[in-house]
Amino acid sequence: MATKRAERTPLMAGNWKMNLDHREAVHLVQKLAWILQDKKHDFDAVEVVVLPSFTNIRSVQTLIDGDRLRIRHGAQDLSPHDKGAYTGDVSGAMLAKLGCSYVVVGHSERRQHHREDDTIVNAKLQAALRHGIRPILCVGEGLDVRKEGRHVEYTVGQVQAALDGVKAEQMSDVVIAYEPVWAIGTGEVATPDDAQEVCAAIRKVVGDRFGDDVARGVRVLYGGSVKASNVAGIMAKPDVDGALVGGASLDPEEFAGICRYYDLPILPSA
Ligand SMILES: O=C(CO)COP(=O)(O)O
Repeated sequence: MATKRAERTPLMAGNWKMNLDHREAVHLVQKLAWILQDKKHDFDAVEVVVLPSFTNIRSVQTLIDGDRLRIRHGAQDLSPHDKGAYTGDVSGAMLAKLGCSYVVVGHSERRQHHREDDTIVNAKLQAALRHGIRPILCVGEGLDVRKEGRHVEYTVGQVQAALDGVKAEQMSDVVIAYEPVWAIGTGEVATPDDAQEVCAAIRKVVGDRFGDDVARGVRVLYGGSVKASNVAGIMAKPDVDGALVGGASLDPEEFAGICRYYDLPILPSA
């Protein structure tokens, strides 16, 4: 049924960005869990992750642990440092203590608004791995680069830089998300072929560096205006292993639909 590739479990991750207070966060997880349980969602077949703001992680963790929900949780960022005088930073150790399974690194909004470059993204990715949290490494080109036709080379370059110093045995913990900047929050979704082109190139560069076995196991997600109406077409592509979802993950019905993409029709326009 749900899984299309035995070697990679699809992953649907909801990046809530800077939305919701702690009570709204708890309500959203409760509703999402209720819908998925009602539909007998197989969490082993499609992994479901929510990524709240730092201030909401503890509340979400308490709910998930208390009700033994199969939904996993994570964070949207972490410090490259482990401890000490870094005012405002949140360490991987702190997130691990709160049961975070995943953490986003290198999101384009952090690259843009906080001037995070490849060096800092690499340091954050390494910090996540040190603390046993799976990094979701975000990469993707802006509209100018896409118009110049350099999107593959640009995105693959970001992957290579972010993975500097990472060992092959660590790669099973790394998730890579292709999020073209022009498709984020714009309603302008990449076509399934666009997503496949870059996700396949990302897998190839991982293979060139770490070997084909490692590349076969690495999950590559697509992100950018994913909705229940377009997810099935994107997931039908062989190198797309899931989605990193922004706006649509704030609506429990919509996000549950995305998690159950295999029930949805592939629309011709998607
Ligand atoms: O940035 C994203 C997820 O990290 C995508 O956001 P949207 O789904 O709102 O376009």
